[in-house]
Amino acid sequence: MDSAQSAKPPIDIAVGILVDARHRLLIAQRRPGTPGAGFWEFPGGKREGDEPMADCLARELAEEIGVRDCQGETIIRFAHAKGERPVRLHVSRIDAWQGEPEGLEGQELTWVSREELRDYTLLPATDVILNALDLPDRYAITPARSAAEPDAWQAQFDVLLGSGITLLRLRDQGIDDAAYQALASEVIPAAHAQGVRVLVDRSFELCRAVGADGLHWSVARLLQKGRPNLGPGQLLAVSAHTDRDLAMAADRGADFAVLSPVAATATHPGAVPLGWDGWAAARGDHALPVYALGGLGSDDLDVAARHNAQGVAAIRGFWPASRV
Ligand SMILES: Nc1nc2c([nH]c(=O)n2[C@@H]2O[C@H](COP(=O)(O)OP(=O)(O)OP(=O)(O)O)[C@@H](O)[C@H]2O)c(=O)[nH]1
Repeated sequence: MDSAQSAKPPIDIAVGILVDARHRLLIAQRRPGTPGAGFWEFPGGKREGDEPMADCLARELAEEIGVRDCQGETIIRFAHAKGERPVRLHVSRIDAWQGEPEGLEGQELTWVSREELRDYTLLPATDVILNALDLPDRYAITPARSAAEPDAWQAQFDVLLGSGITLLRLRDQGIDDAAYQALASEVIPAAHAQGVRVLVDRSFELCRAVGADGLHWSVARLLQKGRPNLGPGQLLAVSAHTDRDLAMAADRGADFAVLSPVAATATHPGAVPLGWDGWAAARGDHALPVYALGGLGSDDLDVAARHNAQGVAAIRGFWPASRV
């Protein structure tokens, strides 16, 4: 892409992911003669004038696939310049609609499971959409076991695993790699038994050794090591504090980021809070899902969603109250 093209403002595109009762997704093949011909995509198209994006989505889905009264929610907004010109995708998940989808513009449509989707060649940046679709709205981070009474920590951890959380980062900065590996080997099988995925924040080798579901790294570590060769379904998360951190995380292939702090926190007393406006400005339209972190909990999920967050990440906000 030359500099004249990249300087152009992105074109706003509404994208709708129809999800049926069998959890299958509707994809469409781009027609010959259009940019990206032959690739598969989620239905959608360009905004006309200054129409609200919700109207754009409704119009595009009616024109392209003949469905009406779509009910759903926006899951992510992000920009990319991987095609012929920069675009900003406003992606919604649609769980209910009227009418039977059909390819009204001659495009082929098909319903696919998440597994079958791997057999299709999708437009660039679809991985960002799928991460946003798959990731939960809460990402729990454990307080350090080494700084707690171990039995109390364990009891609280067990409650956390049963609380509906499905993804967590095992964090304990107070112990060396050997002790961390022992801790991870203990807690990961228990988490998996409850359907909870665990990211570890040490080396790729340790991640493999303990059977973790991926890594949570600093931006500095990602820049130093590059994206490790994780297995299918494994995740690479990155801690970000600035707009620039997010740009680097997206560029180096992080699956998601955590941007902090929104508000003041006990664990990072020196950090200057961004506030929601500052958070949203830094989050911008970077091409990856981003959790908001810092003094937040489940009560903040709505405000987070309004600021283009994947959801909320928290230590204290999700950690069950001690019973001892
Ligand atoms: N619909 C859709 N477009 C996407 C996705 N990902 C992505 O990069 N895009 C880009 O967004 C743009 C959509 O433009 P489009 O040509 O389909 O829009 P449209 O239906 O209004 O087309 P028209 O100009 O023929 O009326 C394309 O540049 C396409 O490459 C996706 O998942 N779905």
